[in-house]
Amino acid sequence: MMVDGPSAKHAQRTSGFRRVRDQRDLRPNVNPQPAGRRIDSDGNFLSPLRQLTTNLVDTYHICNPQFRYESTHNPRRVLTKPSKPVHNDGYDNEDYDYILYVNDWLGTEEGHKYLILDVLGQGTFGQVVKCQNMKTHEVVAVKVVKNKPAYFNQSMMEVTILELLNNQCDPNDEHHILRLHDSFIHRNHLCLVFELLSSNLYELIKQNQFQGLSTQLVKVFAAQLLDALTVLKEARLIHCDLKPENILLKSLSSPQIKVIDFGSACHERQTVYTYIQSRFYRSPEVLLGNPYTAAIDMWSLGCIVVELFLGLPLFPGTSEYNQITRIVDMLGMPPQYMLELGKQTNQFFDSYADMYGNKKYRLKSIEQYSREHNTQEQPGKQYFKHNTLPDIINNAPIHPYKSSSSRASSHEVDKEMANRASFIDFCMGLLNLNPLERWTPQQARGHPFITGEKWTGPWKVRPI
Ligand SMILES: Nc1ncnc2c1ncn2[C@@H]1O[C@H](COP(=O)(O)OP(=O)(O)OP(=O)(O)O)[C@@H](O)[C@H]1O
Repeated sequence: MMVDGPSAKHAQRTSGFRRVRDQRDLRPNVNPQPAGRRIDSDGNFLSPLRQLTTNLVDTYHICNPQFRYESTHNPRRVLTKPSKPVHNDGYDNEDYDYILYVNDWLGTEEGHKYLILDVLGQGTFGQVVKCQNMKTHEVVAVKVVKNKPAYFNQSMMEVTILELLNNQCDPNDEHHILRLHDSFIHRNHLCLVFELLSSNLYELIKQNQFQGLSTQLVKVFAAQLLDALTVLKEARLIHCDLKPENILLKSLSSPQIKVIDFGSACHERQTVYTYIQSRFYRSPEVLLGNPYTAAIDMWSLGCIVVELFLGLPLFPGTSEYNQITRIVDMLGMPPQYMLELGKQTNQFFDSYADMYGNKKYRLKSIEQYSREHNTQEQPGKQYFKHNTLPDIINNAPIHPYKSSSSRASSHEVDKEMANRASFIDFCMGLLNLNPLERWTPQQARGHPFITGEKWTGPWKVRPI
């Protein structure tokens, strides 16, 4: 059998591969060698695994002696879409996003250079990428803001607010607020360097096949969110965009969370924007065009905790009209003062005089609203069989969290229903249409659902 003779070696060296000549080559041998195995110039058999991984450059060289490897010739994997250069000397795409490549750098100054590793997320303000600080080796998340003045200025506000929250309100990092490590400008893009976090709560709900989380886990998340919102309220800051996508797990191994995205946040004295909050989580006062306070975040929190429990958004409005309709259908009309004060009230409501001559409001019909606004409003999908919040929560399937059987025991069912009674009362306090009566974070933290005390009936806030 021709295996290691000099002529065979020569053939192998020039072709790079040991050829199987004929059937005889495959016969067992006193010194068996696997068919098709390659050898190096000294006649040693090469491990295919090593050759295709750590020794890949050698392998290419054996195949083609002219092959030369230089890292500068590596194709750069682009992370930004679209990737065609348009603005900023070719560094930005048509959306004014910086075109990011794996293994490129952000920042130039010693100690502030970040190697780009992967993409983490995309938002209105720009892209968020996983990077490594080459001095400290710390892996971080960097938000690369779009190269447009409006995004730049608003993101500078995010820096100011996070610096205030991190340094003055939560210096020991105890209140579930994202940490900002660094910020700098890279080729006209503001870059915000954050601690690296894990999945967001929408991804968690999705991973759970939209079946909802246990009351216990919802309580753990709600308590942390109330803690963060207490700090914000004390600083008179409003987040303005609280939603499951902006709440991130610190890691996949524990239910610790952090609130992120302070890009829409503002001070209670500077509530200049009226088009705020993501629609599903938008409060009645914002929909109606009323003045607003930190209470809008508590409304969003109410929507979020119900969504965490049910696995589906409570008010998945397809338009502003559909959003307010869903809220009114479930919770009733907002108080008269809000309707009278609202700059948007007459978009959605008609006023009329009742039999005593008092001014009253009613929601416009879908046909009337569509006609007046030249839209084709649709009623929107109904996700739940029941119409009231207590019915929806009480009729959600009970998952046997603790027992190993596929059905919950009667003891488990009783315990779960007691938890749900407390949870419903908690949610109703957050989803109060009247922001003046809606619980503050400090008040809500005293609710039995959070404290773990036994719930004995509708909870009354303690005067503060
Ligand atoms: N610190 C972080 N660690 C890991 N992932 C992050 C981090 N910050 C942001 N992300 C990811 O990037 C996404 C976008 O981030 P962020 O919400 O801050 O951007 P944005 O442009 O302000 O978005 P939006 O459109 O909601 O205003 C998040 O939903 C999250 O998935």
